[in-house]
Amino acid sequence: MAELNQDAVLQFVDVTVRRGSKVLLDSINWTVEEDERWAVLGPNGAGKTTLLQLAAANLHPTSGDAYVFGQRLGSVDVFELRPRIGLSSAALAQRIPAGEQVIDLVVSAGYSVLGRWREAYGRLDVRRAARLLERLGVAGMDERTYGTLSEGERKRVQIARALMTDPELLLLDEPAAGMDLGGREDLLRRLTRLAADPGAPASVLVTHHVEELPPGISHVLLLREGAVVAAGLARDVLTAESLSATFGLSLRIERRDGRWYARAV
Ligand SMILES: Nc1ncnc2c1ncn2[C@@H]1O[C@H](COP(=O)(O)OP(=O)(O)OP(=O)(O)O)[C@@H](O)[C@H]1O
Repeated sequence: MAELNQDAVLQFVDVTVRRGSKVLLDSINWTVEEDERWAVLGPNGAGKTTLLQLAAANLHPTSGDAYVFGQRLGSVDVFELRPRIGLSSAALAQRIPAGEQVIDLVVSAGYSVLGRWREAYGRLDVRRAARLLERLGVAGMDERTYGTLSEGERKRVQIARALMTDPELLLLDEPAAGMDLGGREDLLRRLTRLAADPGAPASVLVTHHVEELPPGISHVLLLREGAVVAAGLARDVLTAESLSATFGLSLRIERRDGRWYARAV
């Protein structure tokens, strides 16, 4: 059994998640340390979102132990953990009302609610939210309603919201999905810049595509059918062999200027 690491941001020990007879995650052992930037890669249905929901303290394991900031899920008040975690996910996005103003959506993350719930936020909060929107490339959209944004703009606003509380752990579920090529490249540049900040939080980014990995990614976990194929340093894990095993087809992979590219052979 893995030794307990009290300093780890996340530690999963033999974590299994079952729904009925289906095993969503199968005996996962995984540790994320403070200075690490992880990517979780795998095909549709591999269990990536389920893994992220555990990391976000939104789900408990069926068996095994999941520790977030050294505290075991099931024996800690998750409402104390959640403000320390920034999450951008499709599930959260679906709950955002179309009429919600962008600035309210970002500021309200500090209050752990979706959207405006009281009239006066602090001026500093509003300024921080506007700065984050600018950093994500959606400056000047503060007063727009969420429903009027393009898919790419929505993704950026969600990430700004996830960063609002200055989290110790940032979880991004498919941040570049639905973006056009220019948007994806711009977002990756911005995520790389964010990750390079010395005060940047530990992070876990979920994606289907190695092309969507920002150069700052240090570690990779490959997931297939709820089980870990490989996990560790990106350069050790992202091999043709392990990527092919993950996606179930013969792949070639190369790295150029810090970016990864894969294609079938
Ligand atoms: N409540 C549930 N009951 C039964 N099966 C479930 C339940 N929730 C999820 N699943 C199944 O668990 C598997 C893993 O789901 P998950 O959303 O974690 O995968 P994923 O890797 O994020 O997939 P995608 O890339 O398509 O988003 C899928 O096959 C899904 O259908």
